[in-house]
Amino acid sequence: MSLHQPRVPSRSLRLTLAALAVLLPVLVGWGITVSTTYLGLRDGAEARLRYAAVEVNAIFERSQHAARAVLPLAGQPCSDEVVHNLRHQVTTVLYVRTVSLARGDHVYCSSLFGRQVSGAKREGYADGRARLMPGNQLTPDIPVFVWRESTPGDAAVLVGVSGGHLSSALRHGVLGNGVMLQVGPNWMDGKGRVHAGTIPHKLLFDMRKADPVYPFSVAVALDGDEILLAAWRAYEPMLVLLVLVGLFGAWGAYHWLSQPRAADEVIAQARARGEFVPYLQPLVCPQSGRWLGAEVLMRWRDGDRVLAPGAFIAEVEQSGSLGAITRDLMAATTSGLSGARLPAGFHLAFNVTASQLADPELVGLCRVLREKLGEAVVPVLELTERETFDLAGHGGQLAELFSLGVELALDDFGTGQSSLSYLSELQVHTLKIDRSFVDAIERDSLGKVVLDAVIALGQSLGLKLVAEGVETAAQRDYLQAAGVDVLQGYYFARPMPLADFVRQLPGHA
Ligand SMILES: Nc1nc2c(ncn2[C@@H]2O[C@@H]3COP(=O)(O)O[C@H]4[C@@H](O)[C@H](n5cnc6c(=O)[nH]c(N)nc65)O[C@@H]4COP(=O)(O)O[C@H]3[C@H]2O)c(=O)[nH]1
Repeated sequence: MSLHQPRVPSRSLRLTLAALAVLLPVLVGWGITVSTTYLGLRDGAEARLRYAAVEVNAIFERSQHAARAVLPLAGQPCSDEVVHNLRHQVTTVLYVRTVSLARGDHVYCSSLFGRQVSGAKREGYADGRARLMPGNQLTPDIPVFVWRESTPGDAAVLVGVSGGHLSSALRHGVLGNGVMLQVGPNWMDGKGRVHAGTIPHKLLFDMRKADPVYPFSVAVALDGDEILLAAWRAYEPMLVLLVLVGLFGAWGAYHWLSQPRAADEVIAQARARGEFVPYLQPLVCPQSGRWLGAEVLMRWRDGDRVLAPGAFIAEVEQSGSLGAITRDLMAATTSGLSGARLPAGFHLAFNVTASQLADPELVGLCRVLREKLGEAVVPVLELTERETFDLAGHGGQLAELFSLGVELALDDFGTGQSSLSYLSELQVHTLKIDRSFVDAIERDSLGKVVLDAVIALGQSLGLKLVAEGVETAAQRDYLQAAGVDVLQGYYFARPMPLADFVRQLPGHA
């Protein structure tokens, strides 16, 4: 709680917030990159799956086409003409590498070797027609795709396609294993390697598409780390820029947080939190020591810390909130004292500036005060002399206040320039003798001469005299002997919280 403290008082909190300002763009940038990478991969994968499905479908279709073209030859002896027909398919149909005729589990005629018998098992074909193998006798290391078209008997045509055609359909532009192809019990990854089993499922990203005509499906499946790796590659070039932006933001944030907040803002917040509270200082009878009333003094309380007006009243006035805070104090004091038994003629004094006398709400507050605290209480408005004010035009408001029994006191009398003019213009009841004159009593200075003159002036005008700042018994004795009506000062009691005042009042009434 101070008008000049930084927006965020704690240095470690300011540093933490500045560090967050560095981290924020870095984290936000990373989050955006990961999500855009994920979405990009998903869109890309969809397109790649469609592309691969069309390409693989075309390979299956061509293979089937070539096989059907020579199906009538299946079961026929492997004549030169038959071999010629088989070779014709190889040379004219795209993708086709070999065409062979089989009987049972054996090939007996092929476009490559003519008449030659070799094994050709019938198992492992998806739907009895399509088979993906890691290699064959001819090219053990190169995957082969075989299409089998059977006759009603046990003869068949086998069309072989190099796995390279399939893998080039799969590998375009997709991460990890690329697009994968499942045919029967085997699958091929985007790099063209054939594996036994089914394409492994992945949790984060798993898209599959089965062909409606041919027995195969294509899939894209990625792990989280594969996605993060792709995101990191896209993010790396941005990182330096984001760190620089973050450092700049952190520097700006630290400076901004270190700046003092605007006084208006601090005061408005403190008021909203009810931090401006009334403290009461007793007004004491010099002869009996009884409490005849109290002056209400503003305090700014935040937890255990309590500030006196000297530290903030000028800023409060400048901020334009003084009127509102004075009203808050009047309302709080009225309700705080409403349960207390106040002695008859109890003077309750509030500090107001001359311009506040024109505040139309003042009349209402004084009325409530009289209603709640009873007719025995005399509201007093102490005019402080921080400003000069033209009271002309506010006679009606003053008359209303006087009709409610409100009295006016001139505060710090003798120190300002306007006291004497107020004295002539206003219907003043009380002069409050400034502390500096009371201080002069024991020093026999010029101040003491002024004190005597002020007392004489007040008495000759028939005004009540209150001396403030009484700190010693000698001051009390002097003022009492001089005929001052009321005394106020640390000698009797310091300003205290309202509740303490209410507690102590019965002992001094
Ligand atoms: N050294 C010493 N001081 C004593 C003694 N007895 C009382 N005082 C102090 O003298 C001041 C008396 O109030 P003031 O002259 O109206 O002077 C007040 C008044 O002009 C102004 N103020 C206080 N509350 C309000 C308020 O609610 N509204 C307005 N407009 N001004 C206020 O702030 C001034 C200072 O208030 P505080 O700091 O509370 O200071 C108070 C009080 O604590 C004493 O024996 N020795």
